[in-house]
Amino acid sequence: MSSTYTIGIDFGTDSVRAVVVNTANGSTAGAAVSYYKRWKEGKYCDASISQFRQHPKDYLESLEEAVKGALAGLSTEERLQVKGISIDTTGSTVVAVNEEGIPLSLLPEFEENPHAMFILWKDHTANKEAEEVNAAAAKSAIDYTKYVGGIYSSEWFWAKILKTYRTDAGVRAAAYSWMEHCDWISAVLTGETKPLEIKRSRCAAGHKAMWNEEFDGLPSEEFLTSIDPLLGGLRERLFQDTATSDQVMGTISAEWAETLGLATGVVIGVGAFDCHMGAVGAEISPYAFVRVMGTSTCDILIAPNEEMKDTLVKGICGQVDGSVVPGYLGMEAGQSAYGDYYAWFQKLIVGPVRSLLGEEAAAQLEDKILPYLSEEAFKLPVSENDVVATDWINGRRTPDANHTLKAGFIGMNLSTDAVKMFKAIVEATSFGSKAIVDRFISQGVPIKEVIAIGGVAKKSPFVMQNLSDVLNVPIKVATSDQACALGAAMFAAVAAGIHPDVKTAQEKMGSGFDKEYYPRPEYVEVYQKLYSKYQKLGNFIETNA
Ligand SMILES: Nc1ncnc2c1ncn2[C@@H]1O[C@H](COP(=O)(O)OP(=O)(O)O)[C@@H](O)[C@H]1O
Ligand SMILES: O=C(CO)[C@H](O)[C@H](O)COP(=O)(O)O
Repeated sequence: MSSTYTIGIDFGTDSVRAVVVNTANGSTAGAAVSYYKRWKEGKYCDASISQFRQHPKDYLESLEEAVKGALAGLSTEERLQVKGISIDTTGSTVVAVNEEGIPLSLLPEFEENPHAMFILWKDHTANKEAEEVNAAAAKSAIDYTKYVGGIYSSEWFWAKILKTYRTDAGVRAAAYSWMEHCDWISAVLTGETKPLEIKRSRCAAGHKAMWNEEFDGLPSEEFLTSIDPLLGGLRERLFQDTATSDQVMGTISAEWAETLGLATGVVIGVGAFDCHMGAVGAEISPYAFVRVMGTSTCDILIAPNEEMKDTLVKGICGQVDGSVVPGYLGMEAGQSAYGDYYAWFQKLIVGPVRSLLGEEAAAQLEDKILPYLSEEAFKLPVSENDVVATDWINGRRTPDANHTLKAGFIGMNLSTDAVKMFKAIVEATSFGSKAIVDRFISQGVPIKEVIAIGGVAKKSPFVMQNLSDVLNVPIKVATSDQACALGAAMFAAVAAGIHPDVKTAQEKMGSGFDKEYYPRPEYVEVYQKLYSKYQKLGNFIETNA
């Protein structure tokens, strides 16, 4: 019998990655990456006001390029054995669409309007609106925030919609509905994008839009208009039900089948967020804590629903039945900047070089600077008098979302150089991780093991060793370089009926673990002291800055 394949597609912050996976044994038949062109040029973004927008054309062009690249090495016969495609994306990354489900920025009149584009997860322009959602929730008879950690975030659905409605009357008038990236791009491949026709991701709706069966779906019209009457009428143009990612969104449209060189009849699965599919790719099991360590971190944990019945974990990004693995409660937490904090420091150093010495010198430095800083910082001794920083360079996602918080450093003197600063930045990201782990444990959710995936987990032994020292637990790193895309391929195999459930797909297609970091006992005590300084600095910033 010939092999069958599925394609997993992972839309990250900067690029999309596609992998073609053999469904019998998980081996990779092809893989490719495509970087978003307009995003790379810095278009439609303004970091000074935390505005980060992505054009749907970037997604469409990169989708085609990455999938074609991943399929390039397959024969015609092998291509015809591709049976399913599933997609994960970042989120909450939302866009205003017309009645046909076309993002407004794909229409000529809104083509260059950032408010008509996808509002990326890390866009924090809606801080005020998030506060208003929280204020309305505090007054409401039903606490709609109870399954999203008790605090609504500016990274999420309703806050972003309200901010857009207040900012741009033209977009408001033309917006029939709104979609998450993972719903829209999966729908695009089926050729049916009408907002009221498509299936919506349980993962996206539950973690970001306060959808829950207990509320009969989305928050009530009364609640939404209590935040602002501008939200009136939108609820009925969104969705009532949601679907888990083992379900089928549709089959590939004839047009996309031809473009990609695939057979008609390829099943398109229901989409989800990157970290949720990534956790499946990393072979998550109950109470394993999977950290997706890239631009940001997303931490995912699943538990049997019946064991978590009365537990509400405060200050995380939600707990949703079936958001990761159908039949289990999926919990999410994370840090808004992880690798992005390192990238910020890289830019700080490379920026003047670019201005003074030109692009070539800057590009050389850019390639070398993070490995150099990591190598040198690894050699430094650790003392309780070292520089301490917070990890809130893009606000705090968890525990207890607050995107108005900033990063801060203490303990510098004239001997503080770039390497020492970098060490403090890496330690800050580890301390932020510890705060999350401690929160889960203190709220009654045990953690049986820690698994890491993502660019940082694969590229930086320094960061990973530091995290293990600070958390004082071993950390396993998954073998796959593309665990999120692999997880998506596993979901595609379930949606296409090749494997009966997620667990079987994990057993057949999982790639295992290739590295484990162990805490070094000699660092545990000093990191406890430094962590306590981190907490004091954090309290100071939170109450004074
Ligand atoms: N050598 C390195 N050490 C630490 N971080 C790194 C290194 N190289 C790249 N990174 C970080 O990895 C992040 C990208 O992670 P990746 O998982 O590839 O992408 P995404 O978050 O878009 O899915 C960037 O923020 C970058 O700063
Ligand atoms: O918050 C998210 C999911 O809930 C984002 O998708 C995520 O943080 C962005 O992922 P990455 O850092 O891998 O680009």
